[in-house]
Amino acid sequence: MGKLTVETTNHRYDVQIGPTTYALFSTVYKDLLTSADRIAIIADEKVAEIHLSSLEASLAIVKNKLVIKTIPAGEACKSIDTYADCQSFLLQQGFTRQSLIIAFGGGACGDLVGFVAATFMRGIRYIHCPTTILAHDSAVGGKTAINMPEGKNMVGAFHQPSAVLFQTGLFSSLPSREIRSGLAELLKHAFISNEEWTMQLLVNESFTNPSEQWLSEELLKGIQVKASIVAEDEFEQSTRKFLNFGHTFGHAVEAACGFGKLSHGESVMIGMIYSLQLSEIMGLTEKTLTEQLIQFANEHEYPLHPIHDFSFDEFMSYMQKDKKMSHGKLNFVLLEGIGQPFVTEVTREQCLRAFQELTTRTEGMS
Ligand SMILES: NC(=O)c1ccc[n+]([C@@H]2O[C@H](COP(=O)([O-])OP(=O)(O)OC[C@H]3O[C@@H](n4cnc5c(N)ncnc54)[C@H](O)[C@@H]3O)[C@@H](O)[C@H]2O)c1
Ligand SMILES: O=C(O)C(=O)C[C@@H](O)[C@H](O)[C@H](O)COP(=O)(O)O
Ligand SMILES: [Zn+2]
Repeated sequence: MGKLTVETTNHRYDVQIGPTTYALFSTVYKDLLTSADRIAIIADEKVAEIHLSSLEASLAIVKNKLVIKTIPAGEACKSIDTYADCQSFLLQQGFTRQSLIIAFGGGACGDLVGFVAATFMRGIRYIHCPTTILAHDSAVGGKTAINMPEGKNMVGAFHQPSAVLFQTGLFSSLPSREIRSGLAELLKHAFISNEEWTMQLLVNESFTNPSEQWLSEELLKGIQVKASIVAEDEFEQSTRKFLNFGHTFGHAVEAACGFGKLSHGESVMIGMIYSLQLSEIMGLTEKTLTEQLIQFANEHEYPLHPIHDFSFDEFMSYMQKDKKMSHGKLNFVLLEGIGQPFVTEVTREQCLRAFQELTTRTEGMS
Protein backbone atom coordinates (compact mmCIF):
# COMPACT_ATOMS: atom_id res chain seq x y z
CA MET A 1 0.00 0.00 0.00
CA GLY A 2 1.37 3.45 -0.93
CA LYS A 3 0.52 6.82 0.55
CA LEU A 4 1.42 10.34 -0.42
CA THR A 5 0.40 13.62 1.16
CA VAL A 6 -0.68 16.62 -0.87
CA GLU A 7 -0.14 19.89 0.93
CA THR A 8 -1.18 23.33 -0.27
CA THR A 9 -1.43 26.57 1.70
CA ASN A 10 -4.89 25.75 3.03
CA HIS A 11 -5.33 22.04 2.41
CA ARG A 12 -3.68 18.77 3.34
CA TYR A 13 -4.89 15.34 2.27
CA ASP A 14 -3.56 11.87 1.56
CA VAL A 15 -3.64 9.89 -1.65
CA GLN A 16 -3.82 6.18 -0.81
CA ILE A 17 -3.07 3.51 -3.38
CA GLY A 18 -3.19 -0.26 -2.95
CA PRO A 19 -5.30 -3.40 -3.18
CA THR A 20 -7.36 -2.84 -0.01
CA THR A 21 -7.56 0.94 0.46
CA TYR A 22 -11.37 0.96 0.89
CA ALA A 23 -10.79 -0.79 4.24
CA LEU A 24 -9.45 2.59 5.43
CA PHE A 25 -13.00 4.00 5.37
CA SER A 26 -13.79 2.28 8.65
CA THR A 27 -10.48 3.25 10.27
CA VAL A 28 -8.49 6.27 9.02
CA TYR A 29 -11.51 7.97 7.40
CA LYS A 30 -14.13 7.03 9.99
CA ASP A 31 -14.29 10.55 11.48
CA LEU A 32 -14.57 12.19 8.07
CA LEU A 33 -17.52 9.94 7.24
CA THR A 34 -19.29 10.09 10.57
CA SER A 35 -19.02 13.87 10.79
CA ALA A 36 -21.09 14.23 7.60
CA ASP A 37 -24.87 14.51 7.93
CA ARG A 38 -25.49 12.97 4.49
CA ILE A 39 -23.19 11.19 2.04
CA ALA A 40 -23.71 10.73 -1.70
CA ILE A 41 -21.76 8.44 -3.95
CA ILE A 42 -21.95 10.00 -7.40
CA ALA A 43 -20.84 7.22 -9.70
CA ASP A 44 -20.03 6.73 -13.38
CA GLU A 45 -22.85 4.36 -14.41
CA LYS A 46 -20.52 1.84 -16.05
CA VAL A 47 -18.25 1.74 -13.01
CA ALA A 48 -21.27 1.45 -10.69
CA GLU A 49 -22.51 -1.58 -12.60
CA ILE A 50 -19.22 -3.42 -12.09
CA HIS A 51 -17.84 -2.13 -8.78
CA LEU A 52 -20.43 -0.26 -6.69
CA SER A 53 -21.07 -3.19 -4.36
CA SER A 54 -17.45 -3.25 -3.16
CA LEU A 55 -17.46 0.48 -2.39
CA GLU A 56 -20.87 0.29 -0.68
CA ALA A 57 -19.74 -2.63 1.46
CA SER A 58 -16.80 -0.62 2.75
CA LEU A 59 -19.17 2.21 3.74
CA ALA A 60 -21.40 0.02 5.92
CA ILE A 61 -20.72 2.20 8.99
CA VAL A 62 -22.59 5.11 7.34
CA LYS A 63 -25.19 3.06 5.47
CA ASN A 64 -28.12 4.97 6.99
CA LYS A 65 -27.05 8.32 5.54
CA LEU A 66 -25.77 7.11 2.18
CA VAL A 67 -27.47 7.77 -1.16
CA ILE A 68 -26.37 6.79 -4.64
CA LYS A 69 -26.58 8.81 -7.84
CA THR A 70 -25.34 7.44 -11.15
CA ILE A 71 -24.28 9.68 -14.02
CA PRO A 72 -23.52 8.99 -17.71
CA ALA A 73 -20.31 7.02 -18.26
CA GLY A 74 -17.13 8.82 -19.26
CA GLU A 75 -16.76 12.24 -20.83
CA ALA A 76 -20.51 12.62 -21.45
CA CYS A 77 -21.00 13.43 -17.76
CA LYS A 78 -18.93 16.63 -17.94
CA SER A 79 -21.93 18.61 -19.13
CA ILE A 80 -24.04 21.42 -17.77
CA ASP A 81 -27.05 19.06 -17.82
CA THR A 82 -25.44 16.42 -15.62
CA TYR A 83 -24.06 19.17 -13.38
CA ALA A 84 -27.56 20.63 -12.88
CA ASP A 85 -29.05 17.17 -12.42
CA CYS A 86 -26.58 16.40 -9.60
CA GLN A 87 -27.21 19.74 -7.86
CA SER A 88 -31.00 19.14 -7.97
CA PHE A 89 -30.49 15.62 -6.65
CA LEU A 90 -28.47 16.86 -3.66
CA LEU A 91 -31.01 19.60 -2.89
CA GLN A 92 -33.93 17.19 -3.11
CA GLN A 93 -32.08 14.74 -0.84
CA GLY A 94 -31.68 17.44 1.82
CA PHE A 95 -27.90 17.81 1.53
CA THR A 96 -26.36 20.64 3.56
CA ARG A 97 -22.98 22.29 4.04
CA GLN A 98 -22.12 19.42 6.43
CA SER A 99 -22.64 16.80 3.73
CA LEU A 100 -20.02 14.82 1.84
CA ILE A 101 -19.79 13.52 -1.73
CA ILE A 102 -17.78 10.57 -3.00
CA ALA A 103 -16.79 10.61 -6.68
CA PHE A 104 -16.64 7.05 -8.02
CA GLY A 105 -15.29 6.72 -11.54
CA GLY A 106 -12.57 7.97 -13.85
CA GLY A 107 -11.31 11.48 -14.43
CA ALA A 108 -14.50 12.64 -16.11
CA CYS A 109 -16.65 11.65 -13.15
CA GLY A 110 -14.07 13.14 -10.78
CA ASP A 111 -13.98 16.48 -12.62
CA LEU A 112 -17.78 16.73 -12.70
CA VAL A 113 -18.29 15.68 -9.08
CA GLY A 114 -15.49 17.96 -7.94
CA PHE A 115 -17.21 20.88 -9.62
CA VAL A 116 -20.55 19.91 -8.08
CA ALA A 117 -18.88 19.79 -4.64
CA ALA A 118 -17.04 23.08 -5.27
CA THR A 119 -20.28 24.92 -5.97
CA PHE A 120 -22.99 23.18 -3.93
CA MET A 121 -23.88 25.76 -1.26
CA ARG A 122 -20.54 27.43 -2.22
CA GLY A 123 -18.48 24.35 -1.50
CA ILE A 124 -18.70 21.09 0.44
CA ARG A 125 -16.25 18.26 1.14
CA TYR A 126 -15.68 15.42 -1.29
CA ILE A 127 -13.57 12.30 -1.63
CA HIS A 128 -12.18 10.82 -4.85
CA CYS A 129 -12.43 7.06 -5.34
CA PRO A 130 -10.84 6.95 -8.81
CA THR A 131 -11.14 3.88 -10.98
CA THR A 132 -8.82 4.63 -13.91
CA ILE A 133 -5.07 4.90 -14.43
CA LEU A 134 -5.47 8.42 -15.79
CA ALA A 135 -7.05 9.51 -12.52
CA HIS A 136 -3.62 9.49 -10.83
CA ASP A 137 -3.54 12.90 -12.52
CA SER A 138 -7.16 14.05 -12.36
CA ALA A 139 -7.92 13.09 -8.75
CA VAL A 140 -4.95 15.00 -7.37
CA GLY A 141 -4.66 18.76 -7.25
CA GLY A 142 -8.21 20.03 -7.12
CA LYS A 143 -8.87 21.08 -10.72
CA THR A 144 -12.56 20.49 -11.42
CA ALA A 145 -14.50 21.30 -14.59
CA ILE A 146 -17.18 20.63 -17.14
CA ASN A 147 -16.94 21.04 -20.90
CA MET A 148 -18.81 23.52 -23.08
CA PRO A 149 -19.53 23.08 -26.79
CA GLU A 150 -16.92 25.82 -27.31
CA GLY A 151 -14.13 23.89 -25.61
CA LYS A 152 -12.73 21.60 -22.98
CA ASN A 153 -12.92 22.33 -19.22
CA MET A 154 -14.23 25.82 -19.89
CA VAL A 155 -16.24 26.12 -16.67
CA GLY A 156 -14.75 24.96 -13.39
CA ALA A 157 -13.11 25.73 -10.10
CA PHE A 158 -10.16 24.79 -7.92
CA HIS A 159 -11.50 22.68 -5.05
CA GLN A 160 -9.26 20.21 -3.24
CA PRO A 161 -10.67 16.82 -2.16
CA SER A 162 -10.50 15.65 1.46
CA ALA A 163 -9.00 12.30 0.48
CA VAL A 164 -8.15 10.18 -2.57
CA LEU A 165 -8.43 6.38 -2.40
CA PHE A 166 -7.29 4.17 -5.28
CA GLN A 167 -8.30 0.53 -4.85
CA THR A 168 -6.03 -0.96 -7.50
CA GLY A 169 -8.03 -4.16 -8.06
CA LEU A 170 -10.66 -2.04 -9.82
CA PHE A 171 -8.22 -1.46 -12.68
CA SER A 172 -8.69 -5.11 -13.71
CA SER A 173 -11.92 -4.30 -15.58
CA LEU A 174 -10.38 -1.42 -17.54
CA PRO A 175 -10.35 -1.91 -21.32
CA SER A 176 -6.80 -1.81 -22.74
CA ARG A 177 -7.64 1.44 -24.52
CA GLU A 178 -8.28 3.13 -21.15
CA ILE A 179 -5.05 1.74 -19.70
CA ARG A 180 -3.17 3.18 -22.66
CA SER A 181 -4.97 6.48 -22.27
CA GLY A 182 -4.01 6.76 -18.59
CA LEU A 183 -0.38 5.89 -19.27
CA ALA A 184 -0.13 8.87 -21.63
CA GLU A 185 -0.56 11.21 -18.64
CA LEU A 186 2.03 9.15 -16.74
CA LEU A 187 4.42 9.72 -19.62
CA LYS A 188 3.57 13.44 -19.43
CA HIS A 189 4.59 13.48 -15.76
CA ALA A 190 7.85 11.80 -16.76
CA PHE A 191 8.55 14.17 -19.68
CA ILE A 192 8.17 17.27 -17.54
CA SER A 193 10.25 15.97 -14.65
CA ASN A 194 12.82 13.26 -15.31
CA GLU A 195 14.80 12.06 -18.34
CA GLU A 196 15.82 8.68 -16.94
CA TRP A 197 12.26 7.78 -15.97
CA THR A 198 10.97 8.95 -19.38
CA MET A 199 13.45 6.74 -21.22
CA GLN A 200 12.58 3.79 -18.97
CA LEU A 201 8.89 4.21 -19.79
CA LEU A 202 9.54 4.50 -23.51
CA VAL A 203 11.29 1.12 -23.59
CA ASN A 204 9.39 -0.68 -20.82
CA GLU A 205 7.36 -3.68 -21.90
CA SER A 206 5.04 -3.17 -18.91
CA PHE A 207 3.49 -0.34 -20.87
CA THR A 208 1.63 -2.87 -22.99
CA ASN A 209 0.46 -5.17 -20.23
CA PRO A 210 1.02 -3.56 -16.84
CA SER A 211 0.75 -5.54 -13.62
CA GLU A 212 -1.14 -4.13 -10.60
CA GLN A 213 2.16 -3.85 -8.74
CA TRP A 214 3.94 -1.99 -11.57
CA LEU A 215 0.99 0.36 -11.91
CA SER A 216 0.90 1.18 -8.20
CA GLU A 217 4.59 2.02 -8.20
CA GLU A 218 4.49 4.07 -11.39
CA LEU A 219 1.31 5.93 -10.46
CA LEU A 220 2.88 6.89 -7.14
CA LYS A 221 5.79 8.42 -9.08
CA GLY A 222 3.33 10.37 -11.24
CA ILE A 223 1.37 11.48 -8.19
CA GLN A 224 4.60 12.61 -6.55
CA VAL A 225 5.38 14.88 -9.52
CA LYS A 226 1.85 16.26 -9.55
CA ALA A 227 1.67 16.73 -5.77
CA SER A 228 4.91 18.67 -5.58
CA ILE A 229 3.89 20.99 -8.42
CA VAL A 230 0.46 21.57 -6.88
CA ALA A 231 2.05 22.26 -3.49
CA GLU A 232 4.19 24.92 -5.12
CA ASP A 233 1.53 26.55 -7.30
CA GLU A 234 -2.02 25.44 -6.47
CA PHE A 235 -3.76 28.03 -8.66
CA GLU A 236 -1.63 27.72 -11.81
CA GLN A 237 0.15 31.03 -11.69
CA SER A 238 3.54 29.57 -12.62
CA THR A 239 4.90 26.00 -12.52
CA ARG A 240 1.48 24.28 -12.53
CA LYS A 241 1.24 25.30 -16.18
CA PHE A 242 3.84 22.58 -16.89
CA LEU A 243 1.14 19.98 -16.19
CA ASN A 244 -0.45 21.24 -19.38
CA PHE A 245 2.39 19.81 -21.51
CA GLY A 246 0.68 18.32 -24.57
CA HIS A 247 -2.67 19.87 -23.69
CA THR A 248 -2.90 22.93 -25.96
CA PHE A 249 -2.99 20.90 -29.16
CA GLY A 250 -4.34 17.89 -27.20
CA HIS A 251 -7.47 19.70 -26.04
CA ALA A 252 -7.99 21.02 -29.59
CA VAL A 253 -7.80 17.46 -30.94
CA GLU A 254 -10.20 16.22 -28.26
CA ALA A 255 -12.72 18.98 -29.01
CA ALA A 256 -12.39 18.68 -32.81
CA CYS A 257 -13.02 14.91 -32.69
CA GLY A 258 -16.04 15.45 -30.40
CA PHE A 259 -15.77 14.95 -26.63
CA GLY A 260 -15.58 11.27 -25.73
CA LYS A 261 -14.67 10.09 -29.24
CA LEU A 262 -10.92 10.26 -28.69
CA SER A 263 -9.94 9.76 -25.06
CA HIS A 264 -8.17 12.48 -23.09
CA GLY A 265 -4.93 10.48 -22.86
CA GLU A 266 -4.99 9.66 -26.57
CA SER A 267 -5.41 13.35 -27.34
CA VAL A 268 -2.63 14.31 -24.92
CA MET A 269 -0.30 11.82 -26.65
CA ILE A 270 -0.88 13.63 -29.96
CA GLY A 271 -0.49 16.95 -28.14
CA MET A 272 2.85 15.90 -26.62
CA ILE A 273 4.14 14.87 -30.06
CA TYR A 274 3.03 18.25 -31.40
CA SER A 275 4.80 20.07 -28.53
CA LEU A 276 8.00 18.12 -29.21
CA GLN A 277 7.68 19.05 -32.88
CA LEU A 278 7.43 22.71 -31.85
CA SER A 279 10.39 22.34 -29.47
CA GLU A 280 12.35 20.78 -32.33
CA ILE A 281 11.45 23.62 -34.73
CA MET A 282 12.71 26.10 -32.12
CA GLY A 283 16.02 24.23 -31.95
CA LEU A 284 15.46 23.10 -28.37
CA THR A 285 15.13 19.33 -28.70
CA GLU A 286 16.49 16.78 -31.16
CA LYS A 287 14.58 15.50 -34.15
CA THR A 288 15.25 11.97 -32.85
CA LEU A 289 13.18 12.67 -29.73
CA THR A 290 10.09 13.65 -31.71
CA GLU A 291 10.67 10.62 -33.91
CA GLN A 292 10.98 8.34 -30.88
CA LEU A 293 7.64 9.48 -29.45
CA ILE A 294 5.89 9.15 -32.83
CA GLN A 295 7.21 5.59 -33.20
CA PHE A 296 6.29 4.78 -29.60
CA ALA A 297 2.75 6.08 -30.06
CA ASN A 298 2.34 4.18 -33.30
CA GLU A 299 3.69 0.90 -31.88
CA HIS A 300 1.43 1.18 -28.83
CA GLU A 301 -1.61 1.85 -31.01
CA TYR A 302 -2.29 5.41 -29.93
CA PRO A 303 -4.41 6.82 -32.77
CA LEU A 304 -2.55 9.36 -34.89
CA HIS A 305 -5.13 9.71 -37.69
CA PRO A 306 -6.86 12.72 -36.03
CA ILE A 307 -3.88 14.82 -37.14
CA HIS A 308 -5.03 14.11 -40.70
CA ASP A 309 -8.78 14.32 -40.08
CA PHE A 310 -8.99 18.08 -39.57
CA SER A 311 -7.47 21.16 -41.14
CA PHE A 312 -4.94 23.35 -39.39
CA ASP A 313 -7.56 26.13 -39.18
CA GLU A 314 -9.98 23.83 -37.38
CA PHE A 315 -7.39 22.98 -34.73
CA MET A 316 -6.35 26.62 -34.57
CA SER A 317 -9.91 27.77 -33.85
CA TYR A 318 -9.94 25.56 -30.72
CA MET A 319 -6.40 26.49 -29.65
CA GLN A 320 -7.33 30.16 -29.81
CA LYS A 321 -9.89 29.52 -27.06
CA ASP A 322 -7.33 27.77 -24.85
CA LYS A 323 -7.12 28.99 -21.26
CA LYS A 324 -3.40 29.59 -21.70
CA MET A 325 -4.05 32.28 -24.34
CA SER A 326 -2.66 35.52 -23.02
CA HIS A 327 -3.50 38.91 -24.54
CA GLY A 328 -4.33 37.28 -27.85
CA LYS A 329 -1.13 35.19 -27.97
CA LEU A 330 -0.93 31.40 -27.95
CA ASN A 331 1.07 29.92 -25.11
CA PHE A 332 2.53 26.43 -25.14
CA VAL A 333 4.41 24.29 -22.65
CA LEU A 334 7.53 23.22 -24.54
CA LEU A 335 10.67 21.37 -23.47
CA GLU A 336 14.22 22.67 -23.49
CA GLY A 337 15.09 19.05 -22.84
CA ILE A 338 13.36 16.19 -21.05
CA GLY A 339 12.59 17.35 -17.51
CA GLN A 340 12.95 21.00 -18.53
CA PRO A 341 9.51 22.40 -19.33
CA PHE A 342 8.84 26.08 -19.87
CA VAL A 343 5.95 28.22 -21.11
CA THR A 344 6.38 30.31 -24.21
CA GLU A 345 4.46 32.25 -26.83
CA VAL A 346 4.22 30.49 -30.15
CA THR A 347 3.27 32.24 -33.39
CA ARG A 348 0.65 31.05 -35.86
CA GLU A 349 3.44 30.44 -38.40
CA GLN A 350 5.33 28.18 -35.98
CA CYS A 351 2.11 26.29 -35.21
CA LEU A 352 1.42 25.84 -38.91
CA ARG A 353 4.95 24.60 -39.62
CA ALA A 354 4.74 22.08 -36.76
CA PHE A 355 1.39 20.88 -38.07
CA GLN A 356 2.70 20.48 -41.63
CA GLU A 357 5.82 18.61 -40.50
CA LEU A 358 3.76 16.35 -38.28
CA THR A 359 1.27 15.48 -41.02
CA THR A 360 4.21 14.45 -43.23
CA ARG A 361 5.90 12.42 -40.50
CA THR A 362 2.73 10.53 -39.52
CA GLU A 363 1.55 9.88 -43.08
CA GLY A 364 -0.08 6.47 -43.33
CA MET A 365 -0.16 5.87 -39.55
CA SER A 366 -3.54 4.91 -38.16
N1 LIG B 1 -8.69 17.57 -13.04
C1 LIG B 1 -7.54 17.25 -13.57
O1 LIG B 1 -6.46 17.66 -13.10
C2 LIG B 1 -7.50 16.32 -14.75
C3 LIG B 1 -6.29 15.72 -15.13
C4 LIG B 1 -6.29 14.85 -16.20
C5 LIG B 1 -7.48 14.55 -16.86
N2 LIG B 1 -8.63 15.12 -16.45
C6 LIG B 1 -9.90 14.78 -17.09
O2 LIG B 1 -10.13 13.38 -16.89
C7 LIG B 1 -10.99 12.92 -17.93
C8 LIG B 1 -10.48 11.59 -18.46
O3 LIG B 1 -10.51 10.66 -17.40
P1 LIG B 1 -10.36 9.10 -17.65
O4 LIG B 1 -9.30 8.84 -18.64
O5 LIG B 1 -10.28 8.47 -16.32
O6 LIG B 1 -11.68 8.73 -18.45
P2 LIG B 1 -13.21 8.60 -18.08
O7 LIG B 1 -13.52 9.04 -16.73
O8 LIG B 1 -13.91 9.22 -19.23
O9 LIG B 1 -13.41 7.01 -18.14
C9 LIG B 1 -13.12 6.34 -19.32
C10 LIG B 1 -14.05 5.15 -19.53
O10 LIG B 1 -13.68 4.10 -18.66
C11 LIG B 1 -14.80 3.63 -17.93
N3 LIG B 1 -14.27 3.16 -16.67
C12 LIG B 1 -13.79 3.91 -15.64
N4 LIG B 1 -13.27 3.11 -14.70
C13 LIG B 1 -13.46 1.84 -15.11
C14 LIG B 1 -13.10 0.58 -14.57
N5 LIG B 1 -12.43 0.45 -13.43
N6 LIG B 1 -13.46 -0.52 -15.28
C15 LIG B 1 -14.09 -0.41 -16.47
N7 LIG B 1 -14.42 0.74 -17.04
C16 LIG B 1 -14.09 1.87 -16.36
C17 LIG B 1 -15.75 4.81 -17.88
O11 LIG B 1 -17.08 4.39 -17.74
C18 LIG B 1 -15.51 5.44 -19.25
O12 LIG B 1 -16.29 4.79 -20.21
C19 LIG B 1 -11.03 14.00 -18.98
O13 LIG B 1 -12.25 14.66 -18.92
C20 LIG B 1 -9.90 14.93 -18.58
O14 LIG B 1 -10.14 16.26 -18.97
C21 LIG B 1 -8.66 16.00 -15.41
O1 LIG C 1 -3.66 19.60 -12.91
C1 LIG C 1 -3.35 20.36 -13.84
O2 LIG C 1 -3.01 21.52 -13.63
C2 LIG C 1 -3.35 19.88 -15.23
O3 LIG C 1 -3.21 20.68 -16.14
C3 LIG C 1 -3.57 18.42 -15.48
C4 LIG C 1 -4.06 18.08 -16.87
O4 LIG C 1 -3.64 16.77 -17.15
C5 LIG C 1 -5.58 18.09 -16.97
O5 LIG C 1 -5.99 17.55 -18.20
C6 LIG C 1 -6.27 19.40 -16.71
O6 LIG C 1 -7.64 19.22 -16.54
C7 LIG C 1 -6.09 20.40 -17.83
O7 LIG C 1 -6.40 21.62 -17.31
P1 LIG C 1 -6.94 22.85 -18.11
O8 LIG C 1 -6.81 23.94 -17.12
O9 LIG C 1 -6.05 23.04 -19.29
O10 LIG C 1 -8.32 22.55 -18.51
ZN1 LIG D 1 -4.68 15.99 -18.85
